[in-house]
Amino acid sequence: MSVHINAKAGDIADTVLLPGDPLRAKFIAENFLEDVTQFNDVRNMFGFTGTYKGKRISVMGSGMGVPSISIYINELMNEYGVKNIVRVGTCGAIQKDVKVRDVIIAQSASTDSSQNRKLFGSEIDYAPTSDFDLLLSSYNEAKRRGIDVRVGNIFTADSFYDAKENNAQLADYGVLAVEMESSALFTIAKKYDARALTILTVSDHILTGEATSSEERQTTFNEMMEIALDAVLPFVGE
Ligand SMILES: O=P(O)(O)O[C@H]1O[C@H](CO)[C@@H](O)[C@H]1O
Ligand SMILES: O=c1cc[nH]c(=O)[nH]1
Repeated sequence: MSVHINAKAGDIADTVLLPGDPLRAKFIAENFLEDVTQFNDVRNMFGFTGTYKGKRISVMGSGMGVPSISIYINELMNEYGVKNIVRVGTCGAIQKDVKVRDVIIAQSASTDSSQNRKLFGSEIDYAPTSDFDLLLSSYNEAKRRGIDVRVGNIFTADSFYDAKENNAQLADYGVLAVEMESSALFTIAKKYDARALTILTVSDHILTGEATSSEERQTTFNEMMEIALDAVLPFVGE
């Protein structure tokens, strides 16, 4: 047991899909995994382990924002030996040619979170970067399915509201979309010599105001989930 996860040693697979929403974790477990057992209910941050195409995979909610996901990544990697995490999240698009329901694979995550400035000191702008092998595997899975994914830099924002004024400049510099966790995921995974990737579905468009419903965010976006599950298979138990 760790502070925020009431699982026993061995209850969690070495490969974890990590959506922000614990009900999205439940949806993935119920719809994609077999022989599922629940390993966490602390704070209703549901976590499940099952099998996918015969390989043992876990799925758990991370909560919203850098502080919440950081707690879970640290405990999963440091106390349960997790070696691969793929965040399957939602984001707001800030490029005109990125559409609602498009899938984005994050290569890197810029951020306004102060977490890395506290870690490295204010003279250093560390570049949180996803794992290349997982990225390539996900990209190939998407292409195999005929899904026209976008790959690139995303922005991990500390604020959901009141932080829109930088979006135009971020878009000018090639940032595809805004979410709230990946800079922490990529940074902490490196500390534990583990693999991390983020795959996002565009839930809303910040320029046009088009948006999906909260139910759709909980229970659909299957393309992203299937890409993530198939992409992690070569790394399970490695
Ligand atoms: O849908 P999830 O994975 O939670 O991701 C996005 O949605 C939340 C904001 O609504 C933030 O956590 C953001 O990163
Ligand atoms: O973090 C997020 C997620 C979806 N849409 C946003 O604007 N921000």
